[in-house]
This record gives sequence, structure tokens and C-alpha cells, in this order.
Amino acid sequence: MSPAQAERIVPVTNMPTIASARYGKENVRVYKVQKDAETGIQTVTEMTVSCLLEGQIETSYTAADNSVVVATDSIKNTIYIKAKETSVNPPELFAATLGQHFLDKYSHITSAHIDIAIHRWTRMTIDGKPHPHSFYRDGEEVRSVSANAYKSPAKIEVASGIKKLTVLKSTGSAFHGFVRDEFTTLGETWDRILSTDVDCTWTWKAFDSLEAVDDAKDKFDPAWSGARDITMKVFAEDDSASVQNTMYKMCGQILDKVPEVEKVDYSLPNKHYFEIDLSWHKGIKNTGKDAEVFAPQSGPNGLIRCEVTR
Ligand SMILES: O=c1[nH]c(=O)c2[nH]c(=O)[nH]c2[nH]1
Repeated sequence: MSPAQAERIVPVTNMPTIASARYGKENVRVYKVQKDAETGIQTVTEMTVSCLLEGQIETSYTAADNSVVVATDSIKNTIYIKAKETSVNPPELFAATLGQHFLDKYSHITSAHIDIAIHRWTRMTIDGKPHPHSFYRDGEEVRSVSANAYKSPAKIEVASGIKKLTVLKSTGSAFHGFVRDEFTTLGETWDRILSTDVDCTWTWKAFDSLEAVDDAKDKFDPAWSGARDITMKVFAEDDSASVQNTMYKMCGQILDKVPEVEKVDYSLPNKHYFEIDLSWHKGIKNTGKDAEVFAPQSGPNGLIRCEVTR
């Protein structure tokens, strides 16, 4: 700290205390291509990365002491360099590698918090064959990963997920038997539309080192495709009594499929589709069993959440 900075520390009683602080770069957009020279097949990954650091950084807030600050610009540069130096797949291992780097490199950084959203680039099929280097965006769904790396005690927490997977079923969903009192107007239904934007996260048992994450690297992709398949299969096939009950079944199946996962959570909006009474026009029947034209609602929506552990 320079003498000028030291002077700025005003010795007041009841000086406000930093309760917690972290900083870094978010919305770092990265694209990586992998080229197979033999086959000519290229594989692409596009992601948005956030990286926040914690440690002995309080004086940067309280005393204008930038000597403890790894510039957020350098954090962004590090993300690019690590993407070049190491594989970005599976993203769980890349996130953990990035987090561990900041702990190893800077003695005063005690934890690193990495969030990655992987955007979809699905390979095109042209004349029935997978195209070697052309892709399309088949939806806004993202695969998400977070890694929280801690120096002492050494630990890397990894969570994986699916976000923004929009699904709808046109029947096979009911909702009845709920509380009826003087606040209730909703009718019971044995047949309704069910639609949601899937937000699902599965949290792995904590890893004690980067090597332990590396040892598990072959489990991450199958867990993601398994969780995605389970989400869609249960959504489609469950004779749903409620969002609550259907999501609980999804959680249970993911816990069964991936023994290394200790917790699964879902956060599901219930995106309502309202029946429209059209009887005012020539007596048209469009309610109950005759309902065909509905009004999709932008809001309000239900929001149903749960965390399920073993
Ligand atoms: O599946 C549902 N769960 C609810 O808690 C709820 N509440 C509501 O109005 N509709 C629904 N649907």
C-alpha cells in the first residue's frame, strides 16, 4: 500500500465492515473449434463464462488498495488462455480447471466461482448425413455448469444443469383436490395443458481436488444426457397430478441414475394456457372437452421449486 493510500484510511470507530465480497468478469463469450485433421470433422463449443474471486481483497474496497486486485480484464484473458490450453469439454472439468488455476496462481485468492452456460450448436444433417462443419441453433436451451473451488480446506463443488428447455404437453395433466376456501376461484381440472421452462440442477458430491474432478470426467456428459432424457420422458409419460408431483419423480430418477449426485433441484414455472369461452359467437363450443383454442399467458405464472436429496 502506498503512503498516499495509507493516509486515506480514516481511523473512525464503527467503520463499516465488509461482510462478503467477490468480483470478476461475467458474460465472457467464448467459442472453441476442434478440428480433426484426419476426418475433416470439426466440433464446436460456444459458451458464456462468469468468474468471480474471493480472498484477501477487502482493502481494495476499504482503502483503495488495488495491489490485491487481479484485474477483471486479466480474468477474462485467463479464460481465453485456459480455453486454448485445455479441453473445454466436459464443461464441468473446464470450470473446475479454471477455478483451481486462480487458487494456485494467487496466494491471496481463497475461492473462485465459475459459472458456464453452453449454447446449442447442433450438427446439421445434409442429404441424410452429418455435416462435418455446419450447425444450427435448435432452441435457447443451455447446459449449465458451476464450479466453486476453495483453497482451505481444499474442495471443489460442482453442479450441472439444464436451463431454458421449453416443453409442453397438450393433455395428460390434472390439478384437483387443492385447498378450496373464500380465496379460491380456480376450477378443478382432470385434463389441462402443462408447459414449463425446465431449470434443473444436479449437485455432485464435493470433490477434494482437481484430480478427483478429472477422474470423474467420463461421468459428466452421460449424466447430462441422462437427466435431459429423464426430464422429457417423465414430463411426457407421467399422468401428472401436479407440477410438484411430476418434478419430484424426475428428481428421484436422476438420483437413481447418477450415484455420485447428492442433490437434484428443479425450478419450474407453470405457464398457463387459459380456455376461451367463444359461445358468444354463434354458440361455438370451446370449453371443457371441446376446448381447442386457448390463450397462452405471459404472466402471472406459477413457480414450483424443490430440492431432493437421498
Ligand atoms: O401443478 C400445479 N400446482 C400448483 O400448486 C398450482 N396452483 C395452481 O393454481 N395451479 C397449479 N398447478
